[in-house]
Parts: sequence; structure tokens; C-alpha cells
Amino acid sequence: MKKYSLAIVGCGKLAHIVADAINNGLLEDYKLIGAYSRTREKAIAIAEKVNPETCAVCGSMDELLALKADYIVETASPASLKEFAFDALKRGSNIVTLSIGAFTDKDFYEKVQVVAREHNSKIYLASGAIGGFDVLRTAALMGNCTATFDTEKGPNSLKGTSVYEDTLQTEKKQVFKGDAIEAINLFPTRVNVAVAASLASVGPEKMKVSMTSTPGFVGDDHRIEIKNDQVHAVIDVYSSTAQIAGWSVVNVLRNITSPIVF
Ligand SMILES: NC(=O)C1=CN([C@@H]2O[C@H](COP(=O)(O)OP(=O)(O)OC[C@H]3O[C@@H](n4cnc5c(N)ncnc54)[C@H](O)[C@@H]3O)[C@@H](O)[C@H]2O)C=CC1
Ligand SMILES: O=C([O-])CC(=O)C(=O)O
Repeated sequence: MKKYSLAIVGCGKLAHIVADAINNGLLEDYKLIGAYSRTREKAIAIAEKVNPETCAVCGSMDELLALKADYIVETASPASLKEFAFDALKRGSNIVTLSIGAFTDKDFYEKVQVVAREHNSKIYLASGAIGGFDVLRTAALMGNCTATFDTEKGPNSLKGTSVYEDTLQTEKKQVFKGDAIEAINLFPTRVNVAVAASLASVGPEKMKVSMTSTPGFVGDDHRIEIKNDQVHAVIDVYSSTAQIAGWSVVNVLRNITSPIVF
């Protein structure tokens, strides 16, 4: 049976979910051939977990791209996706990404599509911590639609952002209201989901995004609502950890090689 080669960029928490899935026999159509992360030890940890003999620990992005893996899983950051997407697609590698926030850069979003078409490669947007791309896309296709994206988080997950203040520990507060572009600019690695939902529906400028901080709240709740003349759909996903996003990459990879495609 043909195995597709796989490489991982960004060897943190979510990459380990993909590595565990390989080890647990959930990705039998793939062979991990390379791992790259800013911190070399993290790439070593992934290679050692899966198979240090067949998975190269890459010292640079170029080294990883030179492997020309059939699929590159990106679990790093929107900035990293921008760094390697063109080169990867030009070499015929397909990309599975969680850092969909990168696509609020219109120029980048348009150019990756042109390059992917020219080189017969594809970019798969993993559903991450949300879902329902199918109904969002379908409802949007029908026309005349509006959409909102409301996130609830605990204050501790906002530490290190400009909206954090100690009073959030005791008071519920809407800490952000704006569109998906403003949201990802303020929270570069926390609202990829809002951008993903917007690209699947009304676009980043028209997606009305809010974020509410609730004292003691654990995990994330993302509530997407889309309406057109005939359809009213609500997709509400609560998750106590971000692990669902790593699993969504596993799901995309399984779908790619499955005879039944969801
Ligand atoms: N779409 C979604 O639902 C979600 C998307 N994400 C995205 O996935 C990314 C990874 O999440 P985690 O695994 O939880 O983060 P993490 O912080 O545990 O791991 C990310 C790893 O990537 C490395 N990295 C970052 N930029 C890099 C670059 N330019 N080149 C090479 N390595 C780089 C970091 O050093 C780190 O080891 C997040 O930054 C976020 O953009 C995360 C959660 C949900
Ligand atoms: O884990 C989440 O809830 C969402 C997240 O980080 C992202 O979209 O970047």
C-alpha cells in the first residue's frame, strides 16, 4: 500500500496529538519523514516519539521543505504559514494548516491559491476548535447572509494579551468586539477559528466577532451563527482544552485518503 510522506512544522502540543495518532495506527496511509520547530529539542521529541530512523529532525524550514513531503502539517503559527506556504506549494507539497489567521492578509490568501493551482497542490483548512464549515459554506453560497462569531474564555487564557486586566478574574466582561481581521491582529494565535469561520462564510471584514471573559471559565466556547433568507444555523463548540484542534488535523489527514469523504 502506498504511503504518503508527512512532515510537521511546529512541534508543540498539537503536533504531539498528530504524532500520537500515527503511533496509534490512526494514520496508516502516512509516514512521518520530517519535523521542524524553532526549538530543535521539540522536533527531536516528535521524531523520537514516532521513529527517529525515518523522521529527519530538520534544522531549518528549508531543510524540511527540501524533503518535498506529500503533506506538511502546520501546527506552529500564522507567521510560520506565511513563511513557508509558497515554497512548499511550488515543490508540490500540500499543506494542512491550523493557522488560518494568516489568510486575513488578502494578498497572501489570493496568491497561495494561484500558486497552489499552478503546482497542483492544495491547502487544507483544518476545522480546529470549531466545525460546520460545510453548512457555513452552503448557507453563504445561497446568498444574502450574515454571520457572527462569539467566543467565551476564562481570564487566564487572556494573560499576555493587551486586553488582560486583573479585574477579569472577578468580573465578566466583553473584552473584544470587531471584525475577524481586528480579532486576529489583537490575538494572533487565539482566534484562528474566527478567521476560518469567516472565510467559509461572509469573509473576515463582515464577520462580527466578540470575545467575552468569564471568571473561572475553563476552555473555550465558540458560537457561530449564520443566517440567510431561508437558513438559520448555530454551531456551538465547547472544548475544555485545545486538543480538539490537533484531532481535527488527524481527521483531515484521514479524510484525504479515505474512500468515503466527509
Ligand atoms: N484553528 C484552531 O482551532 C487552532 C489553531 N491553533 C494554532 O496552532 C498553533 C499551534 O498550537 P499549539 O501546538 O497549541 O502551540 P505550541 O506553542 O504548543 O506549539 C507551537 C510550536 O511551534 C513552534 N513555532 C512557532 N513558530 C514557528 C516557526 N515560525 N517556525 C518553526 N516553529 C515555530 C513553537 O516554537 C512551538 O514549539 C497556534 O499557534 C495557533 O496558531 C491553535 C489552537 C486552535
Ligand atoms: O483553541 C481555540 O479555542 C482557538 C484557538 O486557539 C485559535 O483559533 O487559534
